[in-house]
Amino acid sequence: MPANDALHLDRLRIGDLDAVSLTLAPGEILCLSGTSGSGKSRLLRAVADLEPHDGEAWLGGTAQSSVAGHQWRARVMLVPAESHWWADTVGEHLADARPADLVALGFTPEVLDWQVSRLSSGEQQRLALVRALSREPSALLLDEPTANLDDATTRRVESWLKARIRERGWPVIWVAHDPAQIARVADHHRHIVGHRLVKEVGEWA
Ligand SMILES: Nc1ncnc2c1ncn2[C@@H]1O[C@H](COP(=O)(O)OP(=O)(O)OP(=O)(O)O)[C@@H](O)[C@H]1O
Repeated sequence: MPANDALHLDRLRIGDLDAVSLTLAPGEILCLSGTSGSGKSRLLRAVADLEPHDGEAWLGGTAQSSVAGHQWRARVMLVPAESHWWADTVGEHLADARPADLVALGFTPEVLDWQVSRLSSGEQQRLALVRALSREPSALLLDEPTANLDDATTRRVESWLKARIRERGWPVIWVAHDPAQIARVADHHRHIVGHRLVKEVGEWA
């Protein structure tokens, strides 16, 4: 695993959630679950510095507040539940994608010639993950990365993500609903209960 930085949240506060403090070591996956509207996506957006919030986030020795938002997000990369596409073809968004990553997620390299307009929601989701990882971030924030996928494809994406996370040493916050998925991928699990992130202890913890 390459030398990498830990992600540390220091009394981060947004919306109705109590202040959140936690540290993720390089290569560690924290799964975050909670009912709809409990604040999972907003917390990720605060960590990505996309919404005003209190408290601080650190990547290694770099404080979120010490760098411009776009510079922070280039390192602490958010993959939202709904991906955004701005050019006509897939290839225009994935210039740096590794062919092996495309193949791992079930595509052939010809996918780069496809029009974005033809992509299914599951194809968009998988390609948005490849795009994010191709930008060589330092940490990942994944908002329900398998929400649009069938079981077999979900397993495929999980395996690929986990392998790449371990290989690159990214600290990761992964919003997930499925307890079976959480058991498969999480090093740590926090569940939102009321206004708090509660530690869930399972066989993976
Ligand atoms: N910019 C905003 N200002 C005020 N409230 C907001 C803002 N964005 C979202 N909310 C509210 O904050 C709450 C948490 O939203 P969030 O999107 O984080 O939920 P979530 O836990 O990710 O839910 P889901 O599982 O349905 O995606 C919701 O009640 C939402 O309506």
